[in-house]
Amino acid sequence: MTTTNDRGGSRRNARPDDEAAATDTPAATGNTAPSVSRRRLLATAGAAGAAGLAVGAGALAATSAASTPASTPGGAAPGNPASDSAAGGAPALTSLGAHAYPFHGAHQAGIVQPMQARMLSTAFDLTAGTGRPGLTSLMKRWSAAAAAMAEGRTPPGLTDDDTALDAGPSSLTVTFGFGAPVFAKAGLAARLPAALAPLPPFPEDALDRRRSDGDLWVQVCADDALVAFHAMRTLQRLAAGAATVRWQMSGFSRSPGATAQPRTGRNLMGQIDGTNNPKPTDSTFDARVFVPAEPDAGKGQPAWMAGGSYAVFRRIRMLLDHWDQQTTDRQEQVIGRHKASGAPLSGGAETTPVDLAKLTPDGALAIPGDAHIRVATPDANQGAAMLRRGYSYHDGLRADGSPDAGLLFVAFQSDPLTGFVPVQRKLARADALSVFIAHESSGLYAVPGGAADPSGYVGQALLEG
Ligand SMILES: C=CC1=C(C)c2cc3[nH]c(cc4nc(cc5[nH]c(cc1n2)c(C)c5CCC(=O)O)C(CCC(=O)O)=C4C)c(C)c3C=C
Ligand SMILES: [Fe+2]
Repeated sequence: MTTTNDRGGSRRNARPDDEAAATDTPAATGNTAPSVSRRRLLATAGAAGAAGLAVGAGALAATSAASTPASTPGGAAPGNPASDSAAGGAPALTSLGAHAYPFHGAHQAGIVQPMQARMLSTAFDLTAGTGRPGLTSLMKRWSAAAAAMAEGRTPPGLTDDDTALDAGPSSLTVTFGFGAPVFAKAGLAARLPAALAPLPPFPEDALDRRRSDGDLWVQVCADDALVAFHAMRTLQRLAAGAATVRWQMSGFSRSPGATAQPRTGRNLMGQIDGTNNPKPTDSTFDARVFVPAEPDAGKGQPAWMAGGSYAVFRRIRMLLDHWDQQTTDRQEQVIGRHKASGAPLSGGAETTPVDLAKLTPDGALAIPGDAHIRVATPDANQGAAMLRRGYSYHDGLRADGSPDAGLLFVAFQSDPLTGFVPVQRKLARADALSVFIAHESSGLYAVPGGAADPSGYVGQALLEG
């Protein structure tokens, strides 16, 4: 049996039951290694942060633990483990293509993993007549396909379109969410979490409802554009008859290897973005990002959301022509950090803790009162925090010639009422950045915990509980 990417043919024949057992369990994400690919694994990522696996060709070689990704979303890109050359087998995948994140685990993939280079975000609406059985069947099909593609296997249930032929999993993650309207449509109104109450209107919102909301939300991320397209297109094809696309958006981030050292990414305003995200090593991380394994019914968290999270999605256009007219000094005052280094205006380097009390020699606040980081910080919002995992987008030019570009803002939190909502309320009122951006679409989705193993599927506790 060869062990390279099965889209080339040979791995199509691999049988799960002839795989050797492996016991390594990536701990930090709670995601477990899929048994089907175990003999193909070159290594498991052991340390804190997002655990990943390398799917390689031929020889099974251990990779350096130091090369495993450990950064948070928005943080530095992973140094994906390199795969070994196959002796006499198919050529090895490059390190980028070989890297895999397990689909199965306590939490869904695509939340704590370091951001990949590409993201496709799609909302679906159930077709008329698709009730709970149809939705259950769809979630089973989607979960099986996502699990297979995350291992670089051909998705079951349809004739593959071959758009990812020859490619490895390329750090593919697929994340599923449920929007509020799906609960009534699927006869699950009694299970609607309180946290899925509609987001309040915020001043200056200019939302296009056709590009907002949706019954289901699917986030596909990968380090290769074809792999991401293949995964999303496959899921779309598998939805035929059960759900149709409501809106779809495409985002990008820095490609692994583009910088000399792995670094926090930049957004299209040129700022280093993601520095002060919660880190998996923070003692408060899980409480901020995930619903506990035993949800607190008193806080409106249903049992089926154990290990889940809530995703807020906003398409935020950047008024780049206006932004580019500002001096660098003014741009730094707007954010509260130096543009080149990402260091706070209170001093130090990128990761130096922000000193909001620091004064300049002439007695002014070093970080202005309306600077974005001062207004958004948990310290100014009763601890409200979220894990930001946004991607840039660029959809050409608008009718007036200005760039249709900005941020596909994605934030995961254990409860939007103690995460996004209070922070955005304050930003909409007091953030110096507001005049340079426009919120154009919005969505809020319950992202259930992960499927523990291949016998389950995402949303099972909701749909069968
Ligand atoms: C409601 C939440 C937030 C929205 C919407 C938002 C939009 C937005 N942000 C940037 C650029 C940066 N944001 C930064 C920090 C930051 N942003 C938020 C929240 C929202 N941002 C938080 C909670 C924080 C962290 C604050 C802190 O504790 O220090 C930064 C600085 C670097 C960083 O820490 O990530 C930048 C840059 C843009 C361009 C934008 C909308 C287009
Ligand atoms: Fe921000």
